[in-house]
Amino acid sequence: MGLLVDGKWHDQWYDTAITGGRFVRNDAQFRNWITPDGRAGPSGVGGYKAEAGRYHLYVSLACPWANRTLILRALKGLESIIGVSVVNPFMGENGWTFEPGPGVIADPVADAKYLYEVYLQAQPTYSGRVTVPVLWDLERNTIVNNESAEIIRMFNSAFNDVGARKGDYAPKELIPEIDAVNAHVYDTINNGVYKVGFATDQQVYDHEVHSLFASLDELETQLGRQPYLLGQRITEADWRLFTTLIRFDAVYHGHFKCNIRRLVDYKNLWRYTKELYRQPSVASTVNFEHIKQHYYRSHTTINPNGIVPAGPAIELPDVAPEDLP
Ligand SMILES: N[C@@H](CCC(=O)N[C@@H](CS)C(=O)NCC(=O)O)C(=O)O
Repeated sequence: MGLLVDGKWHDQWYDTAITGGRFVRNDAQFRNWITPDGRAGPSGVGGYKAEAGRYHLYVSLACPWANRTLILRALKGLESIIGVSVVNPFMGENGWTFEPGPGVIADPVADAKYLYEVYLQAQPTYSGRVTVPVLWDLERNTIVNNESAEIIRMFNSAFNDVGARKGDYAPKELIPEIDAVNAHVYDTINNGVYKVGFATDQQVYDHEVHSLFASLDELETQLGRQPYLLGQRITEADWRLFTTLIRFDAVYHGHFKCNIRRLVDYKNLWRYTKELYRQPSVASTVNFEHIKQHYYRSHTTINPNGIVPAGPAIELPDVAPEDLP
């Protein structure tokens, strides 16, 4: 695991010594938008028109942020419009790689060995972390965007005129409410589990783990009153919460020490997670083998011997075969 500095790869982890034991996530740097007519989106520059076959998505099946993009790609029926590559779940000294293995899909663009080569193709002097997801433009040979929150907004609506399936998970009138829920869920849950897991100071861990579970407790109560975060309909906010919840008992509870309660101990949150998992095509984006292999083997500061635990046995609903890839 490491990062690029002026285009050179350095094998180093997040330095929590300079942040008092706290994990601080860096902002993604490529922030352009695909739009129906190629006009610039809310950030970045224009020139990225929605076209079938023009864009390629790099993901890890282990990663909750990348999982969001796969879910929106599947819900909107974009599989034949946007291609995908899947990295190897093990992130070692060279970061994400395309080392062949079950579920890995090689890079068709540059036949890269390492994901950092994809970043260097876009920007030879790039400095920063090399993260998934990455949305690549095959026409301009560059990265459009590497921020999952923005990629899922594009997938939700940008391709509607070029063959996307119906469905709006971020309707205009609900955006202020969705954004407010997202901000809270991001801070306390999506990024919350990482702040707990990567804390290197007891007081920081204590603070973060209690704020994570206070937030889960709150949502448990809320989901006792309504089926989804915004009420009766499934929105983007639910998909963003789902990718953390589906990983909770498998990796965050054990590996990240988010262990005050398990997800299955929360009646409503567990019902909600299963309900979302059952939605068409969603189960095909969830790969517990990649999830467990990645977390337990890659974070050697937390699990030095890289032993992947056998459990837990998680009972998820059976999904119809036509919903699997
Ligand atoms: N803000 C980014 C975060 C993505 C992210 O941190 N991905 C992780 C995998 S779960 C990653 O690639 N980490 C590699 C690293 O930090 O070096 C997004 O949501 O797209």
